[in-house]
Amino acid sequence: MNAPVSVETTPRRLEAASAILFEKVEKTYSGRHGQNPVTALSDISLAVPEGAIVGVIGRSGAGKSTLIRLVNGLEQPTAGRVVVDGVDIGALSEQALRGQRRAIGMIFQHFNLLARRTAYANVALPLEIAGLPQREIKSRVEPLLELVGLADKRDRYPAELSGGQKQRVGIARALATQPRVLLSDEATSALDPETTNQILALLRKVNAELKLTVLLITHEMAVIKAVADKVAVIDGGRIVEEGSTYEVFAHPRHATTRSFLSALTGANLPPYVADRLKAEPGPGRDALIRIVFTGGHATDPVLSRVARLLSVDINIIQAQVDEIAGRPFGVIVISVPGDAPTLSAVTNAVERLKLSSEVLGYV
Ligand SMILES: Nc1ncnc2c1ncn2[C@@H]1O[C@H](COP(=O)(O)OP(=O)(O)OP(=O)(O)O)[C@@H](O)[C@H]1O
Repeated sequence: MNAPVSVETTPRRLEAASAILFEKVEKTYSGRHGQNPVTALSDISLAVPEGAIVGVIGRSGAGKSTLIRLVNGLEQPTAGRVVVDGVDIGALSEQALRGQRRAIGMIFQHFNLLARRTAYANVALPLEIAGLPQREIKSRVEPLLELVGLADKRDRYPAELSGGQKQRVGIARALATQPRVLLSDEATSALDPETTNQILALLRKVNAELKLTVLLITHEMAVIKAVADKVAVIDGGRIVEEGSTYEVFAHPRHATTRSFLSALTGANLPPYVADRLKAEPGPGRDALIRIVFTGGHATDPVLSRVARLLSVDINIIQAQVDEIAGRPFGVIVISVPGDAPTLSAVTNAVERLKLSSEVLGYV
């Protein structure tokens, strides 16, 4: 017998497959003390699929914290709905909201640990508040400390732990109530790059092992690249671009996304180039072009073909093959003479080869 055909409408199907769903959300803070109201978020529609890691990236003031505070009911939307695990957060009573918050874990930039409690006691706290007996608390906390790699630090106080270790305690504490969703508010912003990578690897591990949905906010594209399946770029309270991380990295459409990506590339440029980079062309200046290779393009033949075809000198400034979501992703930065006719001939030729390119600036 054939399985029944689903006739669900699109919005309902989305809701069923989404751990978090923002539907046309607006948030306006009413102005206090005679100040004007501030619209922090406008027309936000975003689906966070169950089991996915979704990153929201934006500059300071873009509305990231507001977005995340709507998920755990610390703020209420002015219009629209925020649905978590099928529950409309805005429609809950204060008591129901307290229960719902147990299904949502949260980690913070500054860890928010209690200084007078050991690692073990910090992780145990939400379970004590929920009124669990000590034996059950122990049976939950010990495996969590094991999971985050801190079994040997269980009796240490926060002051005796490194930043990365403190965030591991923060993650274990967030997982103590066995949430289905984890919210991460700039969780690696206070950490050095190596520790950041370790914490992001831990987030991937808990996402995979516990089938946990993760919504993270960040201002760093490197974080998105390392961990997110899907990304939304937020600017001035609106989502200006959204898609799979791979597609957004390969074919960024919005200027804000491009600028986040060039900050990432810029950080990798050799200092002698980065220091001289100018936004405008000028006499004798070369243009720096970032070309993205996805799939099986071999970089050398492509570049030498462009060079021969147009008889221009091409210098390779930087070349790197990376992996995003398990797929190869190459970025090459070249310099070519920066006069307008040469530049447009090169970018047109690159486009004809179906590669995406972007002028980073002039040196
Ligand atoms: N409680 C509040 N009352 C009034 N305005 C607020 C309030 N909270 C945030 N805002 C305003 O809303 C806008 C978005 O702020 P939000 O904190 O969400 O941004 P953000 O992207 O998280 O910034 P940051 O990265 O600096 O934390 C800003 O203009 C901010 O000034």
